[in-house]
Amino acid sequence: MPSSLDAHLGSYAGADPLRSKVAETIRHLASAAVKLRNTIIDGGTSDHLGQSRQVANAGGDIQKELDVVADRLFFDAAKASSVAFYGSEEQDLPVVLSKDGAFALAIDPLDGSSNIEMNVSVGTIFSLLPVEEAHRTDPASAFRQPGSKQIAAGFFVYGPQLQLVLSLGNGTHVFAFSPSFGGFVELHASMAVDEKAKEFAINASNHRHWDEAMRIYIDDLLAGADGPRERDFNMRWIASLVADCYRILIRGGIFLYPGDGRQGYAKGRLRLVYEANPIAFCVEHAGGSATDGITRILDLVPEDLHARTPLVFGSKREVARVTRYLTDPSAIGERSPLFGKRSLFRA
Ligand SMILES: O=P(O)(O)OC[C@H]1O[C@](O)(COP(=O)(O)O)[C@@H](O)[C@@H]1O
Ligand SMILES: [Mg+2]
Ligand SMILES: [Mg+2]
Repeated sequence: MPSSLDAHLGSYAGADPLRSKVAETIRHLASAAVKLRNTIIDGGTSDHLGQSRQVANAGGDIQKELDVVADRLFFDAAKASSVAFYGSEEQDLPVVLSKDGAFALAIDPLDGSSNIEMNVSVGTIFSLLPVEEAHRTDPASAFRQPGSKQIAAGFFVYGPQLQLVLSLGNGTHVFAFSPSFGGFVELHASMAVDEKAKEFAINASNHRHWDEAMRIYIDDLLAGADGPRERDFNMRWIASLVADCYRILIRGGIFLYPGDGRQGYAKGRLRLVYEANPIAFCVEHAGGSATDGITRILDLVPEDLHARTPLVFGSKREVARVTRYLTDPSAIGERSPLFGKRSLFRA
């Protein structure tokens, strides 16, 4: 019999009061995820759930029906647990839930919204941050803490299976919902991201909008065995961050959503507090790394709840290589002498 999420949370919490509150909050989030899974399975046609509401969220994206359903479910779960402040992609400002709650919950209730009506995996990403006394008079400041302060983080994937990727600060574990068991059972006790990447994930349609260094990096991957990397790379882009991250946890690789020249995309598309930080927390605790191209994601200080960041994560050696491309033109000379050293900013 595999171990359950309940057992995992129980052994983490022990008799510690703060950890018990973390465990209780994760249990509430897991119940909300099961409800959302049920809604996706039998809550009407996928056309209906993917319907646009003609309303933009705080980040300027048009909300879909399922974005709003998910936000309500997780809001209720947060209200039932020790959450003081609820900061959601779908709400402009953090909501105060209790005066003495222990955590700030940052959440992307429905990640991968563009995939809803396609029946492709979507997810929920969450991050638990501590609440200090100073945050109580200024709830927004609780969400300006760097990701290194996270107490716990994870994400649910609504795919063929409902899965939970969770890190409580000691390894990254994967659970799957089993209807016959009536709860989540452990699938992977401790993930370990391969150090070396064989796959990359990027929305290549933005190629012409990237900086030169990013274009050279991707061009070198595409050149495969005939180029300076002297080996082939496979490419995948699901357009659901949760699903792309899950694949990288399982079989390594690198994910990139860099800033680009499109209006409003100087820092890419992804949000630091409720997307990049929890993903980085899980990836680092699985032995991978996550940066904005140069700086470790977990060291960045968010400007506000909805701040964006470029995001590069996955296999350690590949993430470090991207940083060299972006910061050290001489690194391009790492390639075989056959290809010589070409200028980083070649024509
Ligand atoms: O459509 P693009 O530009 O490829 O962006 C895809 C990315 O945007 C996201 O869908 C953003 O998340 P939301 O769906 O929560 O807005 C990520 O899941 C995904 O990695
Ligand atoms: Mg998202
Ligand atoms: Mg979302």
